[in-house]
Amino acid sequence: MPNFTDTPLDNIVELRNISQSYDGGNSWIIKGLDFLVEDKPAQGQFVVILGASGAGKSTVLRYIAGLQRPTEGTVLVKGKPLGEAPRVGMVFQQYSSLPWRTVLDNVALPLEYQGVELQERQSRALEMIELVGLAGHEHKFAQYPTLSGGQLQRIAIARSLIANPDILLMDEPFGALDINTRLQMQDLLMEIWHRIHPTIIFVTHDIPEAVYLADDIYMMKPAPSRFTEHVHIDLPLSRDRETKRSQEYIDLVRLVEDKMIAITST
Ligand SMILES: Nc1ncnc2c1ncn2[C@@H]1O[C@H](COP(=O)(O)OP(=O)(O)OP(=O)(O)O)[C@@H](O)[C@H]1O
Repeated sequence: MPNFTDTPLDNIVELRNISQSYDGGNSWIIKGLDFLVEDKPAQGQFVVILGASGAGKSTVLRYIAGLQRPTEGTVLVKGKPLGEAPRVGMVFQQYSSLPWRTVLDNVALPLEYQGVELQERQSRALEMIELVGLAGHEHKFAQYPTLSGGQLQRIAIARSLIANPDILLMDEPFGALDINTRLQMQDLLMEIWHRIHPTIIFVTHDIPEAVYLADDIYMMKPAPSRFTEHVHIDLPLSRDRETKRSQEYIDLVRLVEDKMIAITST
């Protein structure tokens, strides 16, 4: 579990002794939660959060994105408290693009808010569009069915990375996609991770997906929630469909499943 005193590196995310109540402290959804993600510059890392429905996984991402403050406890992003910390984007399960704007304008939106001038924001947006495999689609409107569900999620990833390429928060981002698109998006995420090395914090209910993508998996016990289990995924950094057939992968999926069953049945 997180050890705040022995960390040699800066931390990209620290949640300390977080508690969350929505009824003035009569009941607690989250109690005494600690979560620490070390900064690994030029390397990044892929952290997956698992937990039962309602455990508070989305809430944890909302704290990091600055969308919600906990009832108690401290949230630090790159060592800075909420309000002073750099803005971090988030990719949701629901498509979140503005359908009346083009792909280019949707991706460039965070730069527009920051007041970056037109030419620079368009050229940076085009780089991100290329990174997420949408080159050739930049002048299409960001709406279904002009673009597919997977393409709309690519826009959300590009928009999030343009705002802050160091951290990418993803809340069940592939939950609404068909299986083929979901597998393609997993591989795209791996590719992005190898190219620009962000720290990705990813929530999913899908244990095989978690093991395929993660460096580290943290699991939340329910009611009141906190992180109680951590599994380091000791698979090769470069993963592909063959990885999913390896005995190490199959054993890790079983280990994580067993831990999740134990956590959620206590
Ligand atoms: N504004 C609110 N008022 C009251 N309860 C809330 C509020 N927001 C969240 N909750 C409760 O907090 C708990 C954690 O919610 P959260 O969405 O973080 O869970 P989750 O682990 O992401 O769930 P799921 O896997 O189902 O998406 C849930 O029980 C939810 O009902």
